[in-house]
Amino acid sequence: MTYRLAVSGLRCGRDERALFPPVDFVADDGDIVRIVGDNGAGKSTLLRTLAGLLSPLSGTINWRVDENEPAPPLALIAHENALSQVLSPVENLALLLRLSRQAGRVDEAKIVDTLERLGLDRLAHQPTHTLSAGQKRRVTLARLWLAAPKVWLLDEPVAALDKSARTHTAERIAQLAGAGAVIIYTTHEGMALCDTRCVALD
Ligand SMILES: Nc1ncnc2c1ncn2[C@@H]1O[C@H](COP(=O)(O)OP(=O)(O)OP(=O)(O)O)[C@@H](O)[C@H]1O
Repeated sequence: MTYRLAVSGLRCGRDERALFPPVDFVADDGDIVRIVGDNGAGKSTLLRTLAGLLSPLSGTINWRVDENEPAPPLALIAHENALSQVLSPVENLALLLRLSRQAGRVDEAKIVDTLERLGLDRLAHQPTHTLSAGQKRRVTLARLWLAAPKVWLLDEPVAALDKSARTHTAERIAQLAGAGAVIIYTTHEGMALCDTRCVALD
């Protein structure tokens, strides 16, 4: 199945105030779209609008999938880690996967394996408040290895990560796109992943 997101004349804002001039772009299966802009430019607001959490001020967001499916399954990984501080990384991920309709059966052994691969084996069962900021971000990004939505909306995915975790995450994002996912991510830095398209909000 092929996907195409077509964004046309899209203005996003808060309290009816537009944050950036109208944007137009398309994203197809396998595309990695970088949304770039300074702090406060509206990158997170645009991602939340694409996720359907906020209404656009004007313009259109159209997903073309097939006649029976108006929009593909998508996942938003927000800038703030949505983790309970009292639950462990394993418990947090199991809960997040259970809440997502795409997850199917939650395989705890797979969660533990993924956390080990991300260098978090010793911390997998500790309360999350005992982890550093970068370790918490790794837990959040473990979803990239555990869930399978067709569209990923990633807000500053590699912020707070060290060089090896950035490389590991960038490789995974490229792998997901290679398997046909659509990746849309934000950054305020010059750093790019293997982008195929770029949308500048400045
Ligand atoms: N929940 C909210 N209610 C009202 N205004 C908000 C809210 N969240 C963000 N804003 C405002 O919208 C503007 C854009 O914020 P947004 O978080 O989209 O920017 P950003 O480009 O993602 O910034 P950053 O790089 O700092 O994360 C800012 O001026 C901010 O104050």
